[in-house]
Amino acid sequence: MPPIIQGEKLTKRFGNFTAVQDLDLELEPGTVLGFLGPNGAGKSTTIRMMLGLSMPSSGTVRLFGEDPLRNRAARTRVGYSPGELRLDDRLTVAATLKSWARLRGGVDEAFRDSLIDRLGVQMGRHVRGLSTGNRRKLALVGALMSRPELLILDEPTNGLDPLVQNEFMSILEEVTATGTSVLLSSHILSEVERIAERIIVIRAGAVVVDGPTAKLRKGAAQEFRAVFADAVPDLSALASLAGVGAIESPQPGELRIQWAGPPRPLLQKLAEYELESLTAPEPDLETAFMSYYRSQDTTPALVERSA
Ligand SMILES: Nc1ncnc2c1ncn2[C@@H]1O[C@H](COP(=O)(O)OP(=O)(O)OP(=O)(O)O)[C@@H](O)[C@H]1O
Repeated sequence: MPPIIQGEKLTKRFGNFTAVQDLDLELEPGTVLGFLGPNGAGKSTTIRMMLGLSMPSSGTVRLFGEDPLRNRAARTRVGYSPGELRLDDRLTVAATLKSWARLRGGVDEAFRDSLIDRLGVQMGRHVRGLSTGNRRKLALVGALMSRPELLILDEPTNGLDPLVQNEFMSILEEVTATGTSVLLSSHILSEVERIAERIIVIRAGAVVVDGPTAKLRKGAAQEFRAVFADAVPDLSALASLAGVGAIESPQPGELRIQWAGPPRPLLQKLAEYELESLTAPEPDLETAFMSYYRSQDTTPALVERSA
C-alpha cells in the first residue's frame, strides 16, 4: 500500500521567510506518527500543506496518493482538528456537529454519542460562550465522529483538563487499534510517546529526528546512578569518556552520570571502584528531545532517518 501521506522536499515561504524547508514526511497506513517541534517550527504550516489548505512554495504532497489541492475527495477521508479553532459563534454545539456531519455526508451516530458522553460535551450550549477546552472537545468530536481513515490532530489536547486529556488519549488508542492512521502534532511528549510508533521532530522548518519511537528511546541519553562504598571516581577521568554528558553528585558517595551510547566503557571505569549499587532508570525520551528542541545548530548528525 502506498503511504497515506507523502511529502517530498516540501517548502513553504512567506515572503522572505522560509517556514518549512525541503521537508520529507511519510505516514504509512495504520500507523501513528508523532509530529513534534518547538513553537514556530513549522508543524501547522506542514499540516496545512498536507491537507491542501495551503499551497507549497515547492515540493510535492500526496494524500491517499492524490494531490490534495486538486482532489477534494481525498480530503473528505480525513478527520482534522486544527490547532487554531475557527468555529461559528452563532451556532449551538449540536447545530455545529450537525453542519459538519452534513458536510461529511453522514457520521456514525452511536460513536458520535459515545464521544459526546465520554468527553463531556454539552450539546445545548452556544459556541459563543464556550471555554477554550469546550471548544476543543467540540472540534475533537467533529474530527472523529465519521470514523475517518486518517486523523490529523494539531495539538488536540491543548486546553483540555487532565482527566479529559486522558479520556481523549484512551479514545485515540481505541481508534488506532482498529487501523486508523494518525498524524499527531503535540507539545506533550508523554502523550506522543503513548501512542506514536514513529516520531518526527522538526526545528526551524527542517527535520532533525525521524525514527521509530522505541529506537529513539533506546538511543536517548541514559542516566546511571552509582553509589560508592568508599572512594568516588575522579570526575575529570569520568568526564573524559566519550559518552559522558552531565555528572551530578546529589550527595557524598553518589554520582548521577548522563551517558549516550553502549555503556561498556562507563561500566569498565566504574568497576575500578567499590560500588555499593548501580542503577539505570528507563532512558528518558523527554531529556533527549529537550536537547533536540534547544540546540541551535542544525548538524546533519542529528537527523536519524531510520526504519
Ligand atoms: N500566514 C503566514 N504568514 C507569515 N508567516 C507565517 C504564516 N503562517 C505561519 N507563519 C510563520 O511560520 C512559522 C511556522 O509557523 P507554524 O504555525 O507552522 O509553527 P508550529 O510549529 O505549528 O508552531 P506552534 O507549536 O507554536 O503552533 C512561524 O514563524 C510563523 O510565524
